[in-house]
This record gives sequence, C-alpha cells and structure tokens, in this order.
Amino acid sequence: MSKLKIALQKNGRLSEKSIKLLEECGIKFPNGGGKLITESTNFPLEILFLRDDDIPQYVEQKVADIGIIGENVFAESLKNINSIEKLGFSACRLSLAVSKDVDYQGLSFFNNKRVATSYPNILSGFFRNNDIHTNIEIISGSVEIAPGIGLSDGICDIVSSGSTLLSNGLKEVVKVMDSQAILVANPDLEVNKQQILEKLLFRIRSVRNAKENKYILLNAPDEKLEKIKKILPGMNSPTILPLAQEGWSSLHSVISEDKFWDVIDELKEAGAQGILVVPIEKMIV
Ligand SMILES: Nc1ncnc2c1ncn2[C@@H]1O[C@H](COP(=O)(O)OP(=O)(O)OP(=O)(O)O)[C@@H](O)[C@H]1O
Ligand SMILES: O=P(O)(O)OC[C@H]1O[C@H](OP(=O)(O)OP(=O)(O)O)[C@H](O)[C@@H]1O
Ligand SMILES: [Mg+2]
Repeated sequence: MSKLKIALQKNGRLSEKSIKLLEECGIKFPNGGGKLITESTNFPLEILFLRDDDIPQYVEQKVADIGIIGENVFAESLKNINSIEKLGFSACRLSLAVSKDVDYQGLSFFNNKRVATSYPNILSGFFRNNDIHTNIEIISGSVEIAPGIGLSDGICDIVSSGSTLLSNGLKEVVKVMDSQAILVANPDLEVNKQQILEKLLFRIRSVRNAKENKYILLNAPDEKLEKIKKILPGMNSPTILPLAQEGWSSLHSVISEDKFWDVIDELKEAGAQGILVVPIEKMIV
C-alpha cells in the first residue's frame, strides 16, 4: 500500500507549527540531521521538507500528495490543487503599504505608480478588480526596502504585527487578503491515499476541536442546576454527579474557551462554586 506524501516548509514561519501539528496527531517520525525526506514510524506518511513556494507545484505534479502552505501562497500559485482544511496557525494578511509620509487618500493613489511585491498574481487581480492601473515590480524578498531605495512607490507584502513596516518607515493602507496555514491536496488522489488523508483530517480536526474547547467542572446546590444547565452550552447534555454533601451536585461539560469567559459571571451568580476549567487532549465529535 503506497504511503501518503506530505510537503512541509523546511525552514520558516510554517515549519515548527506544521511539525507540531503532525506530532499532536500522534504521528511519529525521525526529524533531524538535515534530512529532506523522512517516513513516519507509526502512520503511512512520508514527509518532504521543501521551500514553501515550491509546494503548490509539487502537489500539482504529485511529487507530494498534500502540503501545508499559507493561503497567500495558494492564491498566488494558480496551480490546480485544492485547499481542503484551514489549520488556524500562521495568521497574517497581505497588505498594501506606502511611506509613512504619504498623504494617502484612497486606492487611486496607486494609479500609474510602481508597487513592489512577491505576489504579482494576487496583486494584479486586486488592482484589476478595482480599476487601478499600476506597474508591478516583482521581487522575491525584503520587499519592505523597495520604497526607501527608490524601487517603488508602495509595496504589497505579508503583515502580522506591523513591526517590519514600522521599522522601514512604511504604513499599511489597504488589506488585500487574510491568510492562515491551510492543508492543500492534489485533486486526483488514488483511493488508498484518499483514505489515509481522511484519517489524517480526522486527527487534525480532533486536535483543533480540543484546542478550542475546555472541560468545565463545577459544584452547585441541586436546586440551582437547572439554571446553570441553561447557561452552559455543552456538547450534549452535561453530566451531573451527586456530591458526598447532600443536596449538592457536580456538573461536567465542554465549553468553547471564548464562550467560557462570556458566561463565567453568570455561572457564579447562578450559584456555581469550585469551578475548574481543564484542557482537553483530543476531542472526537
Ligand atoms: N510575520 C508573519 N506572521 C505570521 N505568518 C507569517 C508571517 N510571515 C509569513 N507568514 C506566513 O508563513 C508563510 C511562510 O513565511 P516565510 O517568511 O517563512 O516564507 P519564505 O521566506 O517564503 O520561506 P521559504 O524559504 O520556505 O520560501 C507565508 O507564506 C505566510 O503564509
Ligand atoms: O508584521 P510583522 O510581524 O513584522 O511580519 C511581517 C514580516 O514577516 C515576514 O517576514 P519574515 O520575518 O518571515 O522574514 P523573511 O523576509 O525572511 O520571510 C514577512 O515577509 C514580513 O516581512
Ligand atoms: Mg518562500
């Protein structure tokens, strides 16, 4: 039975989190010594370590069956591959920026200007949709330097904290797209590889669900339980166990971390005590 081949970024912003995701999925593999290809010892997966920009092409050509890249690289590549799952890490945005001294009034600023970017396909599409004519200067890295050295009037590049823009005297003026890490796949996988992919996806979703949810335990007098149950949007109905102290129960449920902070005061007001919130290792839904 052939193994599924996954391409990960060798070195960079996606590398560590991509490897961590596979490890959290219980997939073990030797990783070290600069090897560019390795095999899992407990899951039918081969792992290839590549430059992220090359991954779309390799997945299209089936050198790799699947890969982890940013949505920005997916959108730029225009390859015949599918985006099959958002992975929730390496969140950033692709934005237009200009010198902080520019009196920027709107997109028409860019008419007949030069914009430096490593994302010419995304950017030309964006300007076309907005009826702006620009000259795109394609450069492969350190894009933020371009206006300062007279290469362009603006740039379009990845922004996260904004500190690279700030330290290069630039300001963000328009967001072109949001991005996060995604799993991409060749659209035409053999049946057995598709089955391995389904197993991997099941594990990835379980890991992500677990991260977004918490297990909550609390104690309350029995007469308060109905009200507390209504406040807690659980997976199904909460588990209720009697405590040794008569007239009191312990209630267990699962809650999304965001919602927990919204309802904590309501829970206390409704009579909940000894509230514990604990992480979930895996969550199968
Ligand atoms: N500052 C950031 N914060 C969050 N995510 C980012 C940031 N910069 C880039 N990313 C995301 O991580 C991906 C990889 O970024 P990185 O800077 O490592 O790429 P690269 O320099 O092109 O690497 P490679 O050498 O593999 O070609 C980007 O395509 C983007 O999706
Ligand atoms: O808004 P910020 O938080 O400053 O992040 C944005 C910067 O991060 C990325 O570069 P990276 O630091 O990965 O270096 P690279 O140029 O080698 O890819 C990106 O190309 C930006 O330059
Ligand atoms: Mg790259």
